[in-house]
Amino acid sequence: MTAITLDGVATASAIKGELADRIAALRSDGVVPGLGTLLVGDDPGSRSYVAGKHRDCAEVGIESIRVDLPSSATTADVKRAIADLNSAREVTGYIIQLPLPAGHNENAMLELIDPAKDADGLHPTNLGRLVLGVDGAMDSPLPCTPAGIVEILRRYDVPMQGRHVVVVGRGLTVGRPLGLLFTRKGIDATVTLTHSRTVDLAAEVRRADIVVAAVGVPHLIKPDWIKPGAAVLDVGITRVHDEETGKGKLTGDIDPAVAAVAGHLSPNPGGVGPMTRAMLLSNVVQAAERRLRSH
Ligand SMILES: Nc1nc2c(c(=O)[nH]1)N[C@@H](CN(C=O)c1ccc(C(=O)N[C@@H](CCC(=O)O)C(=O)O)cc1)CN2
Repeated sequence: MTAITLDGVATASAIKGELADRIAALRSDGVVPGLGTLLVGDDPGSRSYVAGKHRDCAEVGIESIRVDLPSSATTADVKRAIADLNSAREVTGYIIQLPLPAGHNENAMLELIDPAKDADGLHPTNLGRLVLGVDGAMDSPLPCTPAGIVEILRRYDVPMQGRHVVVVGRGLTVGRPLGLLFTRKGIDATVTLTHSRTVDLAAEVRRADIVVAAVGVPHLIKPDWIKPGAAVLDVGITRVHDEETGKGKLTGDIDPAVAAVAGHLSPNPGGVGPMTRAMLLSNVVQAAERRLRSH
């Protein structure tokens, strides 16, 4: 068996095409969607993700507003930048690129975002709506990577209802909200959320119909951990040295030999990453549509 590839590049491209009509409609109604990004420091990975977000915006007709602060920025500087983004009319949604440099309290900064402009779905109000499953929660932004994972599974007709999902990693942007999303009414999967203190990780993963690995440990998940036919999504990404080329290359959490056992497999790069970016665009459009409705 060779796994069917969950192609994030092609799926993200289809989503961008679908968003184009909604962006055109917004513009003709006088609302220009605008994504703000706040980047603190000079982490090369974060710089490259932020640059990618601005390229995506240009591609689909979303304005983008970039705020970059140096590594020396204080908490007061970051708070001021957040207050400015909250009040900037042209910013219909924005993100704080994570991780923030050491010394900054990420959760405290995320709490300062205007929930109506939270393009990442990481403000406590929006995460709380996901927890509560409140009426209208379908209209709240979802964290981009979890939303991208569920969306790519849906588009490839991978059944989720009643299926057992094992998520490896309990971080804020992926594992924790993904557990909530998979168990939401209408998706109805059963989730085991594993982490660094899980006793027998291989045994947990073997029970899964869907495996999501988001830990950043190269090739952690081995083929003999996978139930034949399971869907496997590779989120973790680590830059390693390639002996052959002498250059850096990106490596995921999934051993490539898993392709011989899995039913579906997301490549990395080219799988969940592009979906994360597409879901961010979708959240920005959704926030702009909410603004239009509220006027
Ligand atoms: N505020 C946020 N910070 C972070 C998030 C997030 O969702 N919100 N997630 C990650 C980083 N991230 C988006 O910010 C992100 C990571 C990877 C990709 C991506 O497209 N990856 C490519 C490979 C890119 C490369 O060549 O380096 C791929 O998988 O094909 C997009 C977004 C942490 N921070």
